[in-house]
Amino acid sequence: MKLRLGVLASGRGTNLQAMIDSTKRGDLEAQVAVVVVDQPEAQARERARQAGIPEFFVDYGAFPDRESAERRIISILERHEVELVCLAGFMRILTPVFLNAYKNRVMNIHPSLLPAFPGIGAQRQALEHGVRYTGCTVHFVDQAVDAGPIIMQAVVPVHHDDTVESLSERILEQEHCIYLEAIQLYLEGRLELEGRRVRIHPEKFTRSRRDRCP
Ligand SMILES: Nc1nc2c(c(=O)[nH]1)N[C@@H](CN(C=O)c1ccc(C(=O)N[C@@H](CCC(=O)O)C(=O)O)cc1)CN2
Ligand SMILES: NCC(=O)N[C@@H]1O[C@H](COP(=O)([O-])[O-])[C@@H](O)[C@H]1O
Repeated sequence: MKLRLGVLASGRGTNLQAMIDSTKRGDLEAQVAVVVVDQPEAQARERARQAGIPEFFVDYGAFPDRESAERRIISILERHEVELVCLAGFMRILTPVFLNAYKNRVMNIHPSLLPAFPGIGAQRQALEHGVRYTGCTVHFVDQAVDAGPIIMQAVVPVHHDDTVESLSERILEQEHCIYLEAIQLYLEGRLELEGRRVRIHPEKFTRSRRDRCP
């Protein structure tokens, strides 16, 4: 059975779309089982609907606290037998309630070369700091925000005339690639956590499958 992904999003959902497209092509040997958003107007909802994937809006404001909202999300993920949770622009900090339910089974994509520029607005932080290169990071999620074990990273050049928008778009192209690569490595059982380092085991046999990240 294909690895069942649960995707949490808050916005446009282009990383979700990359997962949907790749799983439908058969490149990524997984399936997006369910999508959960915390924003009613998140475009990720429409992307899920168009792909025939169940999607749910969880209104954090309707719950007395963060943990209660997370229990609702967990119940949805369990009902859809999710095996790996992928945060894709999900703009909520997860508590131990959620992380204990999916220990070492939550990944996140962040638009910087962590540990540089954590938190929200990483692209703007990079521009304002004047770095020549930034990039993106896929990491396992733990209680510390944007500090979990790093799985993959990609470097992206910063152009002198970049805006937040132009840089974000260039980073997104790499995000879409390395996130799929990281999920594929996970489902092949090739990721091994060694303390806070992630060891990537070589392929047992080479398969001419999908394009690798450039
Ligand atoms: N426990 C963790 N939760 C999350 C992580 C993580 O590493 N550990 N990664 C983030 C993603 N993220 C940056 O990549 C991030 C998202 C949101 C925030 C934040 O401050 N959110 C506010 C609410 C913002 C809003 O209401 O729109 C909050 O949750 O109070 C920081 C970093 C996902 N979660
Ligand atoms: N701190 C978390 C964060 O900034 N995440 C970023 O939100 C965007 C979501 O795009 P998408 O909705 O098109 O996938 C992505 O660039 C992702 O790296």
